[in-house]
Amino acid sequence: MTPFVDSQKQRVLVVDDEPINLKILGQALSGDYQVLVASNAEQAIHIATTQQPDLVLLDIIMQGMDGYQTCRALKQDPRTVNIPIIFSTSMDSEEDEVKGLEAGASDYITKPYNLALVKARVRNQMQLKKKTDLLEKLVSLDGLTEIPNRRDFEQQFEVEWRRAQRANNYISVCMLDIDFFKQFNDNYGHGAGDICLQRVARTLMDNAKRSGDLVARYGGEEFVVLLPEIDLKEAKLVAERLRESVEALAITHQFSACAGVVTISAGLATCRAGFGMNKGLLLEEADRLLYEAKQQGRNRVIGDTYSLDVS
Ligand SMILES: Nc1nc2c(ncn2[C@@H]2O[C@H](COP(=O)(O)OP(=O)(O)OP(=O)(O)O)[C@@H](O)[C@H]2O)c(=O)[nH]1
Repeated sequence: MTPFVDSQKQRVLVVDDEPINLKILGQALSGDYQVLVASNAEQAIHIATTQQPDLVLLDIIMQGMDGYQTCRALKQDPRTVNIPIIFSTSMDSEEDEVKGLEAGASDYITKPYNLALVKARVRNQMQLKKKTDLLEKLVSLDGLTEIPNRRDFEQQFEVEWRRAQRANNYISVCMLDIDFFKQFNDNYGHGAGDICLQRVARTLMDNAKRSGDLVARYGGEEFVVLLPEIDLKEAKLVAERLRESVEALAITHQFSACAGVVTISAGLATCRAGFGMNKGLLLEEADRLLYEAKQQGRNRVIGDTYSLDVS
């Protein structure tokens, strides 16, 4: 039988190397939350990274990596930095508490457990997490187009860049810019310009949907698309599909010198995110290639591989 999973329930990861503690906390919390368990630091980090719980209840004294080290590792990884951590420990001196809070924990509970207190502290952190998540979502979206904004792109770029570096994998950045958009605004009005931006944003989102792909409004009439795990050849196919999809919207633009409809130009830079590569330079390269696409007549994609000059 498939176990019933309430997707609305927030998730707490309980980390302890004593099975009895996992059992006590699991039983106390499973009525209100989905409970995940880990019996060592490595397991905890893996689950936190891949399953993104809303809270971690972390034991301090464990075999191998202890709770302080685990806490620091979670706080250093952009994928887990925003997950609150409550330390659970029998160490109850004030210095221990300070050390825990300094390592990045949000709160502290002591053993033996007072379960009413544990539940109350967990509830507080969960309520805060809900609010933080909502705010995070709001500040990550562009107000006009309702797609991710530049801030969100920068955060995701960091995450995907690190992932690509670990796997020595390809990653591509595509900068896109609407052609002759000033003329569009000047002739059809700013309101029509806004609607045009919304429609372009929507079609870009619809055409870059693989997991890990990210379309964001970079600013003004400029968009950026992040394409992890594919080489230049595949990335060019995606970029070309994006360009065609905008042209296919057939938004009349009589004042464009390159087509009778709204079009975009794109600069696509791809690299293997290995040793010595730099994500800022990859972005600059995409921007340079976008400039080249504009120079060469617009409504086109120019792509290249960014590599280290080792000569
Ligand atoms: N309607 C609307 N226009 C915007 C927005 N943000 C930027 N723009 C306009 O986008 C236009 C960008 O113009 P330019 O940078 O000169 O570029 P362009 O006319 O597209 O020319 P090329 O990029 O060289 O093809 C300006 O007129 C801005 O006012 C927005 O949120 N809404």
